[in-house]
Amino acid sequence: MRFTKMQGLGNDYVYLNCTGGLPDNLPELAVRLSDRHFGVGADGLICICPSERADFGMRIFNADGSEGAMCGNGIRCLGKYVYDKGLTRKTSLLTVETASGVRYLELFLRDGLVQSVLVDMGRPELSPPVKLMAAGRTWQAVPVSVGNPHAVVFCGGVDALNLAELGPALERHPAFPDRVNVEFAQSDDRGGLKVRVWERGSGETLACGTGACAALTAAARAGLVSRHTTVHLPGGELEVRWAEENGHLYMTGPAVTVFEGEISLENENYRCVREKNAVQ
Ligand SMILES: N[C@H](CCC[C@H](N)C(=O)O)C(=O)O
Repeated sequence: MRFTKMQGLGNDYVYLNCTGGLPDNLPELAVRLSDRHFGVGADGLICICPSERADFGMRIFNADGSEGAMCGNGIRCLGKYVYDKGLTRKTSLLTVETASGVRYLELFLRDGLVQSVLVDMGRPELSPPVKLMAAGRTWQAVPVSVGNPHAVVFCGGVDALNLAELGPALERHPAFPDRVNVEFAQSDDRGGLKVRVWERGSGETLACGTGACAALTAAARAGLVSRHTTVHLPGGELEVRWAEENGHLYMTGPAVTVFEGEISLENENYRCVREKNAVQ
């Protein structure tokens, strides 16, 4: 199976061109391809699909096989994929249908290849703050939907947090029946926003596009930052603007092709090793 490996700020996905049809059992395929020992290695799988409502469709699966409704870093790379591979000649108002609606992309080129992408992420939905017990203490979180669910926690010393313990406890908190992506955010002394993300279905990632948008929304609503702010993630920076005029979020950031590859899928030994480990 041929694939393309791409990343946005280190949030990396395996891309399959499915404009001619989708493979069977996408959740299992996502697990196999995402495995960093037995597969390609990625935060998940993204399929480029045909669409009747837009120029292309996008389906995104996390590393555990669960399907996401939207992916900010992933959709920027999809824009790069379809332009660089000649599947479109559009560089503005490129439309992509996702499970959370149609998104609009602007592609920015250098030397004929896409370098960065602006995405209209639509309108966020904020809910009142909730108090969550996790890892022996109470956390206040702001639920924000950007097409997918997020819980934004503001706290100091974000770098020192033990996300391996905190992340799963909040991701799977009973307050979120479909699980949730969790952002730990603090405003920095330059008016920016520093964010670490524990992603639903993938664990801590170097960046999360929808997470950066959710964190900006909650921080701007709380008056911590302006509505047009640089979000600093471990993998790099995203520019996010929550527009006054129409309430939409606009996210701008890089998109990178890492390598093209081909994987043989007949190798089943990974399954028994994983199942054996799971059993132990
Ligand atoms: N884990 C997310 C999907 C990937 C989102 C993230 N990679 C981004 O860049 O927005 C979810 O289950 O909703």
